[in-house]
Amino acid sequence: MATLIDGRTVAKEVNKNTAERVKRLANEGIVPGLAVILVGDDPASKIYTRMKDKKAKKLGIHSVLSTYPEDIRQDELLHDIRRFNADENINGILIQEPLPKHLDGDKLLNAIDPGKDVDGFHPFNVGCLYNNVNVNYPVSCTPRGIMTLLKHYRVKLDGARALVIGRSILVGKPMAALLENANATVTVANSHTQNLTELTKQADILIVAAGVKHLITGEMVKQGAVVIDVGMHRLADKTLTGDVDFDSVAPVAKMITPVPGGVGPMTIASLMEQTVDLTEWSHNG
Ligand SMILES: Nc1nc(=O)c2c([nH]1)NC[C@@H]1CN(c3ccc(C(=O)N[C@@H](CCC(=O)O)C(=O)O)cc3)C=[N+]21
Repeated sequence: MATLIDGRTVAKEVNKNTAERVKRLANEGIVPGLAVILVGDDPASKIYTRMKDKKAKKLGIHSVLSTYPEDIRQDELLHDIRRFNADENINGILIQEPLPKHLDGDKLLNAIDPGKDVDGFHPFNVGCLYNNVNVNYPVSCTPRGIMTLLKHYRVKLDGARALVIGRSILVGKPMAALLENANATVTVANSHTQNLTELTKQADILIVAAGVKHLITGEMVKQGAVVIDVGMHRLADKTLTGDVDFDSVAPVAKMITPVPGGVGPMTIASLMEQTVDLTEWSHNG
């Protein structure tokens, strides 16, 4: 039976460390600031942005939750992003996904100062990640949290065969780059991939961010694999489940993340960590 990768416990450790760093900054008169931009009434987005706001405040981070009506104009949002760019009390800016269709998300994202891009989605920072450049830059929070989990559980990445299922900007692409930079041999699958099982069967590390409920079952997984489930699906009874069929995969895997309590808490912990990173970098270069 697989070891459970406990995201809640690791997230608590990360948050404790973040709170200590915030205290150290406070001694220098510096308070990290996070601005979260939420457009519209998507219930899940409301919950997540509120969770982020609450956690930031708990850790001593100055948090601004900026909410806008569904029909907000592009130029009004751009104006506010530029205002946050210029605001020296704000170190991190995040635009909560998904955005309403009438807005040009790429243009809004590109307007964020790359030095304040706490999600690591700006093409400048994505380029740093892809080129594995030797400077400080932010990275998408979910993959960053997954790397923290893999490190915490001493999963060997060097030379490992990793399969990332999903190629989103939020998870798949940055995840593949991080694993590659850690010397894993990385394959990226997507919804057009033929014979997925052939690939999953070879993977020592399986990262599933497909957005398909219980896509991965036990017979698809290599014995002793490390399985990370990024999926989130709300069932009729309100419980949360992932892209991995936990019950059939757990007996085959060496380690596995649960949903909830796996990757989710690490995403928020990484966001807080990265807000403090950006604050320190802006002061120390
Ligand atoms: N610009 C942007 N950045 C994001 O980081 C971002 C985003 N947009 N849009 C949506 C996704 C989703 N996301 C989650 C964060 C925490 C949990 C989390 O804490 N989940 C708990 C369960 C919470 C529950 O029960 O609903 C868990 O898995 O244990 C989940 C999902 C961040 N996202």
